[in-house]
Amino acid sequence: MFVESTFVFIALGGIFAYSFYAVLVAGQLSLGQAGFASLAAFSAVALAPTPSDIGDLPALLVAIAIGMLVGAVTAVILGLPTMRLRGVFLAIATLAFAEAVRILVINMEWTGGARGTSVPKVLEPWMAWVALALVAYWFWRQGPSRYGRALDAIREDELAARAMGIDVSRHRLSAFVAAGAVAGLYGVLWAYYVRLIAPEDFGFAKAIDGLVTAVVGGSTMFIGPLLGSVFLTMVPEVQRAIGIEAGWIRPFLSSLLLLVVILFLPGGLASFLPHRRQRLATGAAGDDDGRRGETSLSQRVHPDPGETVVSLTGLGKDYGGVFANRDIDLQITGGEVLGLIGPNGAGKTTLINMISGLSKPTSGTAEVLGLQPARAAVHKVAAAGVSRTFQHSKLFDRLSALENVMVGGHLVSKPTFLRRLLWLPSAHRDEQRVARHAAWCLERVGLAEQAGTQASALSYGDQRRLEIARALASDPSLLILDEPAAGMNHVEADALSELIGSLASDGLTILLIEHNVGMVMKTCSRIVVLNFGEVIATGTPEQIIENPAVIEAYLGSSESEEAS
Ligand SMILES: Nc1ncnc2c1ncn2[C@@H]1O[C@H](COP(=O)(O)OP(=O)(O)OP(=O)(O)O)[C@@H](O)[C@H]1O
Repeated sequence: MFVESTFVFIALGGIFAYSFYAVLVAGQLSLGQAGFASLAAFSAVALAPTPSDIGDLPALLVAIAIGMLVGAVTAVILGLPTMRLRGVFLAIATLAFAEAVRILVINMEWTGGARGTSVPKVLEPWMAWVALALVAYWFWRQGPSRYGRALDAIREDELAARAMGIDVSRHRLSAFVAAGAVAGLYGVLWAYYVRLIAPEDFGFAKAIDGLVTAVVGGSTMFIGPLLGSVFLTMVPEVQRAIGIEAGWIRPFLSSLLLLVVILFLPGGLASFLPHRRQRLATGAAGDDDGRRGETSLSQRVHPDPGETVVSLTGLGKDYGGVFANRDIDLQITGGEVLGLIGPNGAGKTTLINMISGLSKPTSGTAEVLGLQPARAAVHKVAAAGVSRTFQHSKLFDRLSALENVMVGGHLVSKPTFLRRLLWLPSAHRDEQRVARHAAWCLERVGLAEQAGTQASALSYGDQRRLEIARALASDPSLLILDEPAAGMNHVEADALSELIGSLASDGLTILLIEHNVGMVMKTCSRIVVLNFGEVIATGTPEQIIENPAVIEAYLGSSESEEAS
């Protein structure tokens, strides 16, 4: 009996922890799972036929279906208004929901009120373990899929994920719905095992327990919740075996562990296991030569040379009286490499943020690749063919270089999660194609050797290059590079200049912000100079270098340099 209940509680604890894991992988902290579990358990018990009518297993299966549906639908209803909340605000909102459910359940007649409802015990240990195995399988197959990588990316850097074309709101909501369904499953299994369910079974302590189990086990590796549950369920058993009966030890230990894990072991117990990185089967980038690797994934038709790619009319951005940009008129045409230079604070980053949809103009209009970024979500602008790097690297730090670039290929790759669940060979083929495509992008920027290295472990210059590889992976029509040569030495900057030239000769349109003037002069066919948010000059490199206004505002003259 002792062994049986321990086994069941390990399985149930693991399932509940997976409902936290489901959202933690996407960087969301939700504490509403106890509320989903409670609603699911009471609804399933009230609505499902009794085991004496249709048999134990059929009754349990119907109850599970009802419970998971209730959990998922409740998550949609709660998720729609709360998914824009971040961090602690989401935690507070979801905790408030769980508390509201608890109070509701206590005061309803159909739930049995505070006394609760008795439920026939039909759950056998094997059923609990089959359920756990299915849930673990789901998250195992999710991890290295296109969907799983998108969730990883959102966790690591939401803004960069948006810029890679990921619809963050939709992904966050679907992770939340999965959490609701899994919490619902837990609630039903719990109900059909413990004989009597009461509202207090799903209180604050339960929510914390599930969270602790997921975090202690490891919130970024699918095996984490299972490890956490084995560990925490075994604590009272070990206590009992060695003759310490104190009931406070387990909650004390789990809280202490949570603290230790957060401080010293962010990957949880799972970080003691070897981490499986996305790998290439064979041949790596060599399987596709030149641009073939890219075009085989993308169907995008790039603008012809001379065709308008960006058209800005009277564009302005006013930050409460500070004009970051004012009255910008600018056309960028297909295949051109346009340099954007100007002193610090001139408004360069603000301008490219408006072009890529990250920031909305306060006046004027921008049209980019046929859409107005002011009216479109960032991921839609990316889908239209705009890709960018950031002034301060925004890599997905805990992912490898290859995985970073595979996320960059989100827009040009096919969804693989459902096919991975069914173990279809086509999913593996598609994953390998996107991995080869990513390896090819890495090779193009000279990072082929670093494919397996974690992004945060790369040198600064390599991180800049990795951002370019990631931006290239979506096969963009317009590539925006924000100070890509910052931190690079002369040799590296020359190599970058050559790379930009070769990308342009492939038909890519490039907008380059750079303080390395020598590089801009060498690389760009045309240059726009900004000062105090306004365009003060436009022309070829030769015209710009001679322009008195530019010399005064930005370049400085040789006399003034000598004098200083
Ligand atoms: N979010 C913001 N809120 C208020 N002011 C801002 C904001 N972002 C930028 N600014 C202001 O707008 C102006 C232009 O800033 P921006 O970062 O676009 O310049 P930049 O040319 O990219 O500078 P740098 O070369 O230093 O990166 C600056 O005066 C800056 O302080």
